[in-house]
Amino acid sequence: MPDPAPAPVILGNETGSFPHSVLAERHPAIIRQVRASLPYGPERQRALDALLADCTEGVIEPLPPDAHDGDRWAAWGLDTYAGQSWFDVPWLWSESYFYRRLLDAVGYFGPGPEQAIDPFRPVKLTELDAPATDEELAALDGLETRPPDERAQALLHGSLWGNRADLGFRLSAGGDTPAAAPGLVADDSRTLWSLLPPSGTGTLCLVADNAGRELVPDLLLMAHLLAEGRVERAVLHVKPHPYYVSDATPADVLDALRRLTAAPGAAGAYGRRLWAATTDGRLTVRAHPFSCAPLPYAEMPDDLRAEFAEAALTVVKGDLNYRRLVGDRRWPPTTPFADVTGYFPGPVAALRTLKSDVICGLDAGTEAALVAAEGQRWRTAGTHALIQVNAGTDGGRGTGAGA
Ligand SMILES: O=P(O)(O)OC[C@@]1(O)O[C@H](CO)[C@@H](O)[C@@H]1O
Repeated sequence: MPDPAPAPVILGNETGSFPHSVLAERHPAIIRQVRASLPYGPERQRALDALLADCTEGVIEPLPPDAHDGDRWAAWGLDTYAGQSWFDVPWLWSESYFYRRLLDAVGYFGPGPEQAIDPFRPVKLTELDAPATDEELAALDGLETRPPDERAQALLHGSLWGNRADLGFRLSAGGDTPAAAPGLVADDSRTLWSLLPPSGTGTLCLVADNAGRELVPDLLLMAHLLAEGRVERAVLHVKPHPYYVSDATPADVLDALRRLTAAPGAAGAYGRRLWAATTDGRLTVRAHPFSCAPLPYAEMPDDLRAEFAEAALTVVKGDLNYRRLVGDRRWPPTTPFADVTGYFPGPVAALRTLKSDVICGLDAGTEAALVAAEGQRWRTAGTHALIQVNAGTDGGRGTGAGA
């Protein structure tokens, strides 16, 4: 694949832009939410005050000298960016560092009583336990009698649109889950299914995004692929620690599995199959440190590269993972997806609802229609979605549904 000329990296310093609003408004709102969620003591409150002042008006401060991951962050660019405004460095980098500093402020890395306490767990659990989750699980009963291909496509779309369950986004959107626009802005699902044939012996890697109402349909999709024999093994990549409010961690996977196994009807059966697949090793959970790195996947370490290289398909979920997959850059929207993901070591699919400016792989007519209808709002509203696939070869690519 030809490497496209790199487009400018997105920064957060343009007042009125979406990245600027995340740094100036969403991050303070997240600090408020964390304070309201758990009764942190005076020392933690002071640390949160300091972070609030720092991330809105100050400069990027280094990590404490004894930070367990100081070397890692130095390698990830902290030495370069320390002392600069949060708004003037790559937006992907400053957002990621915000979550690292937030975890410090609440004592997550210990030692102390708050060690390993997820500051976002209360909001994640509220969502997982909500009646809306019951309704989504009950809908599985109706799917059981559908032909396997139709069920597969429904579960794929469940996982795709589950990406609206993003609690950071909803904090900015006034609490609402955005409505789904009809149709997808790109749909390579036919290619996706061609990479997961019914008698598959390969491994699926799924790079998860949000916990709760996104992770549940991700798990259902994996259960289906294992049960239908489209893959022999599945590896679920989650974040090693709390991140972007609702991103899934290993603890969230256990919560979701328990939620599923306790559900009545078909959902409970899916849950039990997943439980069995976990205990016999067909489904494994990975929490690689790079999953919380402030860097694009093009810079992934060799061990992760080797894992993705062996997979029949890696499915990358969500908006943030998309930004990391294609690079958080101002690509012309018609830049081919295969070109910007040509570095990826194996077949890769993105399932994403559009919640930030980055986009590639659109055809010119689709872009023109979106702009004519919405200006640039379609990029960030969370109402549009895509399925894009780089099969790793020029053959076998296609558009449209069809499992
Ligand atoms: O990755 P997700 O959950 O789909 O979305 C994450 C998100 O809400 O957070 C970022 C801004 O903070 C954007 O990439 C996106 O809007």
